[in-house]
Amino acid sequence: MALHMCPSLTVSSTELVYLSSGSIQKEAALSLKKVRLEHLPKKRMARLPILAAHNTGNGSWSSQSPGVISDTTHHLQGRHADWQSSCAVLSSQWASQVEKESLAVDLHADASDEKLATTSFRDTLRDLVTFPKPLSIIDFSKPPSHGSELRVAYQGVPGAYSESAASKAYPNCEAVPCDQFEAAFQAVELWLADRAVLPLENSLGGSIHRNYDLLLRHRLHIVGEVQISVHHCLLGLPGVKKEHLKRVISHPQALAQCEHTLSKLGVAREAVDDTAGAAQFIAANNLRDTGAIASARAAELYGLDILADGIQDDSGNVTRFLMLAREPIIPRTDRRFKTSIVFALEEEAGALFKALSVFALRNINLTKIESRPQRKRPLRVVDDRNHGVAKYFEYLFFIDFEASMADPRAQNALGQLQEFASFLRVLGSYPMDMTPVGPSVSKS
Ligand SMILES: O=C(O)C(=O)C[C@]1(C(=O)O)C=C[C@@H](O)C=C1
Repeated sequence: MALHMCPSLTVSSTELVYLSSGSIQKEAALSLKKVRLEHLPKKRMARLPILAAHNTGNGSWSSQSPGVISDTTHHLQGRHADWQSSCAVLSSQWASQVEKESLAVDLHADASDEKLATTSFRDTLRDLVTFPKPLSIIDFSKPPSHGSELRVAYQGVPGAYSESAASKAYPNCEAVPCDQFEAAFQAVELWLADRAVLPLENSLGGSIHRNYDLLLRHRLHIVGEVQISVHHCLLGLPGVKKEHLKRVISHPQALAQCEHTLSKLGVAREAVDDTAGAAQFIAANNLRDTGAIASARAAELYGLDILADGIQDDSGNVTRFLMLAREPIIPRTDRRFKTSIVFALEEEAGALFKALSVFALRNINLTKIESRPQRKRPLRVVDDRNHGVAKYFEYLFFIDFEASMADPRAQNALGQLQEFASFLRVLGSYPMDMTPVGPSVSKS
């Protein structure tokens, strides 16, 4: 199932809101309804906070307040995904709370109606909920799972390059397609996925600015990077010749990476959300005058012919993807690490020179610098009595440098930068992708 940005939904808080998208929890909640919560003593109802997710009224969700299940109907301002995530976060608390409830009943139950109601509650849950198995020494001796069992969000549909990047980053993972970059960020934040793998820059097209902006707006940590060579094909319906095409659709980056081929073809270009999505669209709508720029895998998945192979402007076409997680990894010095930061500076002559010198002075190599406008402070107006009013656009600087945060040189450099930066955030310190990325080759 692809993750989509969903419209708001309305749920009555007199209903039990089930705690996870999983069917076990849903059934548990539904059968609890049969237990009739209003028959539970008030004391016990207050101890079921996790059975209802509360809308705080400002669009956010509270799991803190006790589960008083009132009669009023709440309009859940959050999106479906917000709701699901509140549920997912709470479901683990739920399991342990239920275990405690059961024990409390065994030890202290006295009133017979209370015992009856709570016992059936406990039995229902015992039947329906499987509690996590305690870790044993065998679990610790298992080799690392290399991504298996991880849910990894990526933007696009199956056959997208981002899906290949997710598989390279986390072999055997369950790749979760998302309709937009932002949905992939949210999927991880809301515990619907464990990681996200998103493109940040391409050797031909340059930076993917949207993801720089989203990195700042969201609170995920960069835990790794992967680079893949991108080998584009021109796809069309079976029997179609490339001379018959009137337009070519694809992801804007892919269109940009095939500029020469498209100019030679003299076709109209149209941007869509992702390369594989373009192939899927042509197949689904039987468009004989439209071609897609996508991978050979997309051709296979959506039953299209490869009309031209390797159509990117340069055979060494590489895209760098970031691996994102809710928690940072512990930086190390026993292998090559990269650190990504973002900072803002006060307007003054030589400010950026000074900022960059903190790395140069410690012999730290910078691998990328990108500036993005500060959306919240687009313009600064300075009243200079001599020369009237000066207007400055405010920028943020994203920098990647080749050092681990565990390296004292990096710590000292950032310590010095912090002295004059008006804002500084470390986005992540992570192992560099050292696997060779050769020129992209034909897979057909
Ligand atoms: O559309 C896809 O297939 C993607 O994975 C997106 C994307 C990108 O955003 O740059 C990834 C790699 C290629 O550079 C082209 C497109």
